[in-house]
Amino acid sequence: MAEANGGTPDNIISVRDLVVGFGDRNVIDGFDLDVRRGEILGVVGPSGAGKSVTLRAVIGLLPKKAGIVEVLGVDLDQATAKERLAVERRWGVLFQQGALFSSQTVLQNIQMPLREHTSLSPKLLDEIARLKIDLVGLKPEAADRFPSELSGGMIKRAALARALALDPDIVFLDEPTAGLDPIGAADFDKLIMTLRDALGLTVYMVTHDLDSLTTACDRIAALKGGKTLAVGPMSEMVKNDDPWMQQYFRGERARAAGIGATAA
Ligand SMILES: Nc1ncnc2c1ncn2[C@@H]1O[C@H](COP(=O)(O)OP(=O)(O)OP(=O)(O)O)[C@@H](O)[C@H]1O
Repeated sequence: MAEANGGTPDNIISVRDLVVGFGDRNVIDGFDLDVRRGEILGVVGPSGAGKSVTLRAVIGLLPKKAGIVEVLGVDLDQATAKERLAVERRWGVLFQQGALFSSQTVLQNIQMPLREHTSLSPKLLDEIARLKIDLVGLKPEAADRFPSELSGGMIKRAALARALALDPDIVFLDEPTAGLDPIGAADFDKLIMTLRDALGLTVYMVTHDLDSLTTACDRIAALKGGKTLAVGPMSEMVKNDDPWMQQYFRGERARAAGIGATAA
């Protein structure tokens, strides 16, 4: 039986020849990616290129037409239901807009994955959820609030707390700083970096945010035309001569984010 603690020492996620589509149209067509243990990887690409589709296919929320996805050394298509569940317990996901359940408090939202995957006592569920609330920098009183009573930044933090409920090895973040003001976004980036350092997390982050890419990400994967266009640190991205890459990493917004300096 495959054990969900493997992968090569370096690669915690490995994707090969991924094909994902809807009807006759393939959005992703031959996508390859290795995510290294402990890194913060930013996934970028033109709007509609399939960044969210790829993330959803990697975590099994969308079916693949072809390809292999290995997480923690387990090929998720070959795994038994029990093995799959063991891997799923070791990742957390923060969806776009947070995707909190509106009829539940922050505390209840965070407890949901714990209820689903464990049989902890109500007292322990409460203690763990309150610890996560503290971990993401929310005040204790946020526990009893409903999502509609939270600011955008608080929603992201609450959703991150839920993603961290099961002490995952990997967190998938889909545009975590979208909709936050620059200070809120910078604080969120700092939080992600702190958590990576403190908890040894691996972070797979879909983002458009050039500041996040510069400050938080160790490497960047660019997706275009359904394939991996480039993977590497920012210093390599800025040198890529693809027109979209040039425009994205060397355009006005990139210069405003201080990226031009890296291009020299
Ligand atoms: N459930 C679906 N059914 C049909 N088409 C879909 C579905 N989900 C996504 N698509 C299409 O797949 C393509 C890629 O979508 P996706 O959301 O992954 O793009 P993205 O790169 O994340 O874009 P953005 O940066 O704008 O968020 C789009 O053309 C989208 O319309």
